[in-house]
This record gives sequence, C-alpha cells and structure tokens, in this order.
Amino acid sequence: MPFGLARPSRIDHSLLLAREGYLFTAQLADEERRELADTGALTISLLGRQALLVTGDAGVRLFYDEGRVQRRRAVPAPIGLSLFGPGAVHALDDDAHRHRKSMFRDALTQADVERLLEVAERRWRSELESWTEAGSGEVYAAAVDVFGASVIEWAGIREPEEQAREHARWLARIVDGFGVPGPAYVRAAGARRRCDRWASELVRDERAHQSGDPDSWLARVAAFVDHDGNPLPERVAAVELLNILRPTVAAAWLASFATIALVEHPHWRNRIREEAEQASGGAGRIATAFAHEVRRYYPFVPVLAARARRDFRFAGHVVRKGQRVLLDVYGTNHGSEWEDPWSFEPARFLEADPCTITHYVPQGGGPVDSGHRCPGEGVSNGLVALTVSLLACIDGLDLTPQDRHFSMRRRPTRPASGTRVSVGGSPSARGCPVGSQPGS
Ligand code: HEM
Repeated sequence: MPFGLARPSRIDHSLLLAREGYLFTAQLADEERRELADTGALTISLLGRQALLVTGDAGVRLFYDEGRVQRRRAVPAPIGLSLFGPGAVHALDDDAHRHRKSMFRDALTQADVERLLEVAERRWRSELESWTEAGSGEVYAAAVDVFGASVIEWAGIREPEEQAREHARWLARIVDGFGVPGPAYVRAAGARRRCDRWASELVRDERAHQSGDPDSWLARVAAFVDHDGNPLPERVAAVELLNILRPTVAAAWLASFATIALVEHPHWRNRIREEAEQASGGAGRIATAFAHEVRRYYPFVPVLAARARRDFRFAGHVVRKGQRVLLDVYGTNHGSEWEDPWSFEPARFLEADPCTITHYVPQGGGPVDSGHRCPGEGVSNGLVALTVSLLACIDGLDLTPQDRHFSMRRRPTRPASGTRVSVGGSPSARGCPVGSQPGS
C-alpha cells in the first residue's frame, strides 16, 4: 500500500491486548494479521488513539531508532510505576538515559556477572541437597529464593537469610502481578510499597555510613551522580537499586520453563549433563544455547511501548509525533525470520552469536549501551544455564504428575503448578563440576 494510505482499524485493540496477552497478534482479524506479517507494521487503535504495532527485523530497527522514537510516558502509569518505579532508567531518553544506563553497565561487567552466578550456584547446590532428602522440590519457589537471596548478597546488602528470602518473595510478587488486573495487581502494588521502603532505608543507611564494599551495587547506586550533576534523590536511588534485584528474581519464571524443556527434551538434557560432567567450571556453550532458546521460545514479555518523537512514515503508515509505537516481542521471537520458529531447538544458538540476531528480542533489542536493551541478559541467561546444568546432573529427575499448562493470556505466565520435580537416585549434582559463566 502506498505511503499514507494504510487505514487504521476501526476496532479498539486495547481490550484485545488486555484480554489476549501473548496471543494478541494471533487474535487480530485475518486481514490485519496478514498486513502485519507482510509489511512488519499495522496501525491499530489503543484507548481510542492510533498506535503503530511493529514486528520482525524492520520493526526492531524502528523501535530502537532514537531519532524516531523515545520512551518518555510510553508505558502506561499503572504498569510502569508498579514494575519499574517512578524515575527509573526505563523511561529516560538521550543523554540522561545513557548516563544512568552506564551505572547498570558498570555494575554488570562479565566479572560481576560471574560473581553473582557463583553465589547462585552455591545456593542452588544447597537447595538441591534438601530436595534429595525430601525426594522432590518445586523449581519456581526455590528459584525465587535462590536467585533473590543471591542477588541481595551480591548487591552488598547484609541481612539474615530468612529476611533475604522474604524480600525475594516480595520482589517476585511485584513481577507476578504487574500486568494482571485484580487481586494479583493489588498484591504487587503492596509488595512494591514494601520494597520501596526497604530499598530507601538501605540507600539512606549506605549514604550515612558507607559501611560496605564501595564497588557493591548498593554502594554504586547510593553514590551515583546523575546527568544533572546531583546524587539520585533517595526515592529514585531506591527504585534503581530494585531494578537489578527484581528482574534477577524474574529469572525464576524462566527456570520453571527451562525445567520443563529439559525433561521434555532428553537428548538435550544428556548433552548438557555430559558437558557439565566434563567441564572444569562454567555453564558451557550447550547449556548457554539451551538457555537462549528457553528465552526465545517461552512467553515472558508480550509487547514493548515507545512513542514517536516526530512525524514519520514507516511501511506505508503515517506516524504522528506522540503516537505510541509497540514492538511485538513475542511475535518477533516466533516470526518468519526464524527457521521453524515453533520448534524448541537450542541448536540455533550453538553457532550464532545471539547479539547479532536482530529478531532475538526476549529482553529487548538494539545496542545495550546506547539503547534500552536489557543490561541483564548475561544474568538471566547465566542463571537459566546454571539451573539446567545442575538439574541435568540429577539422577532420576522427572516432573511429578502435574498440570504443566500455562496461560497464554496472563502476563507474566508460568506453569501454575510451580514446576514440581521428583528426585530419584543419588544426586550426581553434588559432583557435577558446573561453575559459572555469563550467558551472553
Ligand atoms: C526474566 C528476565 C528478564 C526479562 C524478561 C527482562 C526483560 C527486559 C526488557 C524487555 C527490557 C526493556 C527493553 C526495552 O525497553 O527496549 C528490560 C530492560 C531492563 N532490564 Fe531486564 N529483563 C530480565 C532480567 C533482567 C536482569 C537480570 C536485570 C539486571 C541484572 C535487568 C535489568 C534491566 C534494566 C536496568 C532495564 C532498563 C534498561 C534501559 O531502559 O536502558 N533485567 N528488561
């Protein structure tokens, strides 16, 4: 269709997006779905206003083109404030964004990620010991505690184990309810308030006493001088402190899916086990590729939102300044640019460098330093790779009889059963020489 002639649909898509979640694009009218697939773009109507939905490589390039789109006021307040918090890096643009982003990048070097994965491995191993005694365990609940307590320790926050686990569960509650209207959202909002108070106290104490390691995440956030030359206001420092803690706990959702994939694909489980048994440390390239495929294949983020910085045209659509631009994340991870996109196939990541695959966007796309791409991919991929490496080494690991299904409408989703596993035989996990390595 020539420029300017693409017609917005007359149906408001907000309800469809809210109701269908990851199935949003699959539930579009046939004609709309075809247009999105053929051109990579579709003008839709959100809350009575036009928005541009984009997908695939071209859509990713547009979405991360700072000359055309920006993030200010892009995410609806009920989601942005409850998930990221007010003043967070996610909603900044240009120099203010790049400067704040450097705080995250500096704290998440390969060495920092390795240190976090070492802490997580120690805690996972001790958790798995208790599973062996009990004969079973629940992956989701254990991963929340293990990842949460590990990142709290890594961040330089000193607190008793029980308290760290309680804080991990608060963080999980924020993730669990941010996109779900109803009781889960109310629980998430309550957890957000408690986490904000806890994080503010930590920042205040750190500023008053500088008691810990000056390179810890807590110390870095407390001392960070923002783009305007001032320290972050206490509330914003608290928000950013949580912006590493909370998403690290979110990797528990991925660990649940990864366990199911491990059991359902015994060939890969054997390969990961062999790799782990032969390794002298490090989660290895097979476990790492498996983790990438878990992040591509299973649903987590449905869409991302930005706003047009100026008027422009894209794939036959006129986009007006201020109009929302949505990136179809789930659809891009399963689009026609992938070979056999609906097959779970870790081999696709064995040779290719994931950073060079434009349409691989489970945690956003584009450049990580200058754009909004997630700076935590090494952490989440590393935690998933570590998890599957340890689980693959457990003799007789199996899923207990349970409902493995997960909703494609709820965001975020996971098997409601918590992914319970039975542990048979002796756990060679104890002897498995799996160390730690960032995944990407
Ligand atoms: C389940 C795991 C995770 C998922 C699904 C996830 C997903 C995402 C997505 C989709 C974005 C937005 C990208 C964009 O706007 O273009 C993002 C941004 C971000 N993530 Fe993650 N993430 C995860 C884990 C992590 C971890 C482990 C960390 C830190 C250790 C982290 C820290 C951040 C930060 C600070 C941003 C804001 C980046 C910016 O605006 O420049 N995330 N993440």
